[in-house]
Amino acid sequence: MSVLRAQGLGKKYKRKWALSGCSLDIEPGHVSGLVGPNGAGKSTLLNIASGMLEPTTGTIEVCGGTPGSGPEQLAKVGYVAQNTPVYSNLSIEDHLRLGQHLNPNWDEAVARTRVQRLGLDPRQHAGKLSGGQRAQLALTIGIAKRPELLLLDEPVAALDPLARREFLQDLMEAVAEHGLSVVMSSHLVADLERVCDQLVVLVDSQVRISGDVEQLLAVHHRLTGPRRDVDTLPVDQQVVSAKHTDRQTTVVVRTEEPILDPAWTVAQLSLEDLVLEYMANPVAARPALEVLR
Ligand SMILES: Nc1ncnc2c1ncn2[C@@H]1O[C@H](COP(=O)(O)OP(=O)(O)OP(=O)(O)O)[C@@H](O)[C@H]1O
Repeated sequence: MSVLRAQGLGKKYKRKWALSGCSLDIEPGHVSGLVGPNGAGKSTLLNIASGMLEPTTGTIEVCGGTPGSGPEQLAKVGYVAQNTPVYSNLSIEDHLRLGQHLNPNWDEAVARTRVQRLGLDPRQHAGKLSGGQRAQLALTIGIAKRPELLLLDEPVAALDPLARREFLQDLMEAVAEHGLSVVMSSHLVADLERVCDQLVVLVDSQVRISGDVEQLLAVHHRLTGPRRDVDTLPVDQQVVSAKHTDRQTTVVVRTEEPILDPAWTVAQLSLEDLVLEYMANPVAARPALEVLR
């Protein structure tokens, strides 16, 4: 069973598509990184998955239900939105009590331990917290809610490096101990590299690649060799990008077949390289291959 399955999902604002033709299939028990340029549609996708937004086209199923369909669905899906909303006039203590009241699977021990470890005073009003502390409070509630799926929109952007590392560790623990699934958008690819085993790259409102990080890295290669026209490459090699100098050609290709041409020097890509290649080259030089599963 998928934890998130979307088919032809789209969202249109007036005449502009914020998300279009988005098809995804995310299996449970994974941490999926959602990356893409500013305005690519990441928040839109997460907002739809959480039930905050209605799609204009397509279908989406999250944890076996329809987003926003009722209390049962709300309990299954946790969402920490980009601006980490908290109630300014409520104290941290009030937030925890509210969390306990509203969430059937609430883990009080996790919530208390995190608040204590973060050195937060439970009596403090959320409106007086720093941006990073607010984010920590929202993330604590997200984890303590014990959802099946936790959707995080740039969760670590406001955190200092140590807090970021600790939060990502907490997340990994929740995944290992409770089988939590996570879909997390971030511009910090190094962080994603540490915690994500699945990757979704969204560019210009469309999914460019998605799949298992190791598999994606295994099928992408940077080829460098004497200058040549990319149209002469074997048909199984999907060209992601091509650069030429007078004498040399460098191409990034996606292929499941071995690179047999001895004229090429073949190099593997890092996750950051892979993401940047797709972000910098929004349109595939050849038609996209099947999405990897
Ligand atoms: N309420 C809205 N009304 C009109 N257009 C919107 C609205 N919300 C988002 N958009 C547009 O939809 C597109 C996708 O926005 P979205 O916030 O989903 O991108 P994003 O990938 O999350 O970006 P970022 O990395 O900057 O957070 C953008 O072009 C944005 O301007």
